[in-house]
Amino acid sequence: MPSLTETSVSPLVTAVCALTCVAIATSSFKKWMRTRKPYAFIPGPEPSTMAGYILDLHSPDALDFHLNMPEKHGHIARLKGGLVGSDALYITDPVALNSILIKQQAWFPESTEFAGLFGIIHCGDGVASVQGREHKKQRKYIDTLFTANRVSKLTPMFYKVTRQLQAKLTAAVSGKPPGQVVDMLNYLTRVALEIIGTAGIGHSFNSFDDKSAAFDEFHGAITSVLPLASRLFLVLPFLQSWRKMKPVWLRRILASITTFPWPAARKFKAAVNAMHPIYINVYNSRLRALEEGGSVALAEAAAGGNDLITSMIQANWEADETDKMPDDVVLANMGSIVHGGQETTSSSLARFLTIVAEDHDLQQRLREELRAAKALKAPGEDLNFNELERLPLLDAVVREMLRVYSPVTFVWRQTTKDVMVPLTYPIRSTITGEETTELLIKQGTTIYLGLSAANRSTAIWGPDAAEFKPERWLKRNQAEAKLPGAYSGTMTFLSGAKVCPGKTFAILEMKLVLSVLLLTFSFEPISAPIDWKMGITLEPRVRGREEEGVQVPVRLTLL
Ligand code: HEM
Repeated sequence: MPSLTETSVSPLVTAVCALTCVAIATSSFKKWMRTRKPYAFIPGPEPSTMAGYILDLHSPDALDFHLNMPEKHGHIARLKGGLVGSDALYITDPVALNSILIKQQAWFPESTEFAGLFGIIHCGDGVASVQGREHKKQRKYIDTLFTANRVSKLTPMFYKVTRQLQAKLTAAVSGKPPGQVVDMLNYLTRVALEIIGTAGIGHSFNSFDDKSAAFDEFHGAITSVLPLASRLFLVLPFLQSWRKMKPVWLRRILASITTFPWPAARKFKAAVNAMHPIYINVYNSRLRALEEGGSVALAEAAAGGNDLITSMIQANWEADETDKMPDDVVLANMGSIVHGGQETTSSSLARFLTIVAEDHDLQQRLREELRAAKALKAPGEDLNFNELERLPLLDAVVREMLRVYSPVTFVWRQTTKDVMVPLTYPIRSTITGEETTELLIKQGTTIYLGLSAANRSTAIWGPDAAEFKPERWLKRNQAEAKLPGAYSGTMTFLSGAKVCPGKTFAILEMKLVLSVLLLTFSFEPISAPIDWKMGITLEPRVRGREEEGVQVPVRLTLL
């Protein structure tokens, strides 16, 4: 009897079967590639490793990669996912941004892991970690805190803190030769935390006391928590899903098991634990005041009742049961506000000083504008909110600085269904050469919205887009917004439902601090350049002295 192997298949049948299998496999692979790579026709950068775009996008040296994206690859660029990852999109197209952030924003939420991270950091779901209806409900409270009228009432508090900065810097340079080198980032970090502390949540960190443990601990925690989280991306989805697990003792055990062997996780947990008790103490003290003495006692409890959170607690206390935010949500929103108002503002202020230090003429013109405005006031009287708002050159410089040097480089979103998005700039297919003026963004696609890159696109802003030219704002008609951003048609503060609520607060803070500093000191640059590297916000380091860490040294002379 012939053996089974000898009789089962002839060589011809084997070959046909093999060819059929190859054809099926190729077709399935192509189909898989098509669904995994639906954007193969869109131009985009070649990834530098087989891991795809991730490293190119997030490396400390990635700033040029972002800024050059529209110039090199167009306003919609394909980010290749590499061997195993899926493709993503990098978007700077004005009409597409408008669609994603405003018109069709319901289908473009933040990824649950990213939004959930803020829930973990703030020990509850505040505005930064919720979407849709819940987000809208919370933003109603938050937005009323940040109206121009409300923020203008914080001006005296801002001045009080800024005077402390002025005194501290004066003491640091007086009696010494002109041009003392001072790390301005250190001082501006203190001013930003103290302003958001006192005006935001009615709490002082004693930020100008060199020995303030409260400042060191809180500042260390708030600046390290996001960089630490970026090293935990593997466990974040688990942390997110355990966050609301009951019973609480089981959740605690799981958290301890996960964090114990991992230093970054332990430090992350310690940072969260350093911040949260501050919010709880402030919150409880305001609630006690309300319970014991109503609004009058509350107003006396913190900074004359003017700080933002005290107002939010009062509004929440008075709200209908159905509208009330639970305690953990109020606490998480305290965290969101303090977090949002910290590094973005201090790094912008530091950047501003490097610009005026390099440009003596601009520095002098700004000083003259401020002196002229002060000359109209009674001696010793400060410029108020509206007066600071109306200084044309200061306003133009702040706008241009926030356009060219947006502290937030990009934000990312994920589509929850297939969405057709219209475009300003057509995409030319790399396969057929045909142009398309709309794009189907498939469900589950990760999209990066390039805020800094859109702010510097030459197609949008003209050939001098990358140059710092405040005059463009002096000539410009405010009505001709170039991008759908909430701040003079720039993307710096985003737009739509997730637009930065602290915009007016941040701009007042910047103008006010700069006005006091410019009237007290003159600024000159140090000889070495300062490089701003990608981090959670941008991180400045002196070239050749990178190991000294983030700093912005500037030469100061008392006027
Ligand atoms: C130059 C200063 C600032 C810049 C450039 C800036 C920029 C931004 C951007 C781009 C977002 C959107 C983030 C996203 O959706 O992923 C945002 C959100 C936010 N910002 Fe700001 N911000 C600044 C200052 C402030 C200040 C001073 C505060 C508070 C006093 C603040 C509070 C917030 C909050 C609470 C959110 C979350 C809003 C939400 O999710 O609904 N920001 N900011």
